[in-house]
Amino acid sequence: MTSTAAASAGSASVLDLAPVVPVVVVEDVADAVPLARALVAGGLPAIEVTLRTPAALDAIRAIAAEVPDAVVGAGTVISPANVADSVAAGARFLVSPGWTDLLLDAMKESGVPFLPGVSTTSEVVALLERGVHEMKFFPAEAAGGTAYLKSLAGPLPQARFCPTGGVSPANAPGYLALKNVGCVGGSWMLPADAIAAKDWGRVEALAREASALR
Ligand SMILES: O=C(O)C(=O)C[C@H](O)[C@H](O)COP(=O)(O)O
Repeated sequence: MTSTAAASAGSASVLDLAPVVPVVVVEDVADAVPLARALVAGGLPAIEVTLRTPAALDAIRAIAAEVPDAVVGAGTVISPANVADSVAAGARFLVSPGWTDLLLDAMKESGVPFLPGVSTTSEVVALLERGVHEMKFFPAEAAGGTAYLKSLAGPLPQARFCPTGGVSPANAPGYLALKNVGCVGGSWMLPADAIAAKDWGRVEALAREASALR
């Protein structure tokens, strides 16, 4: 792992782990370790494994055990049970597409850094009210993109974001240039055909390009 990512993994900030956080959907647990190694080799050590597939928790467990240079987290965390399962599997951060009081309480109690998802101003204000200043902006492009986040920076400068959803190599630099953006999330470095072909060299090359975006 880069020593920066290793050092920050225990801190309260997910946004400062890496400029780009790959969002991974693992269908076959056998892909988890080679995929994570390719991302780390390409310079993307913070990896969000979404809880969208039955293989997800085993994938988190395998990456946590076998890829020490990765900082593996769980995505699509939408319930207290998801929080507990993710932390038990070794997730070092948690990301949700949206949040409720129940989910936020569980995330706060988990002991690991977390990013609750928001897409409206009121959700941002509600999180600030709960003492949470770092959040995922989802679905970033559909919810207003860079123009929306720029507009929030005036009235709500205390909020910092990880925009995710429709982020690409073309629009990522625009997000990363905003003062209220710490990192971006995205799946573009993990094309479905590359994963199906187990083409880890291609994943590594795409990760390397992504890690150079900032
Ligand atoms: O699964 C979740 O918890 C999500 O919130 C969705 C993901 O963050 C996006 O699906 C990634 O978006 P793309 O980069 O456009 O593929």
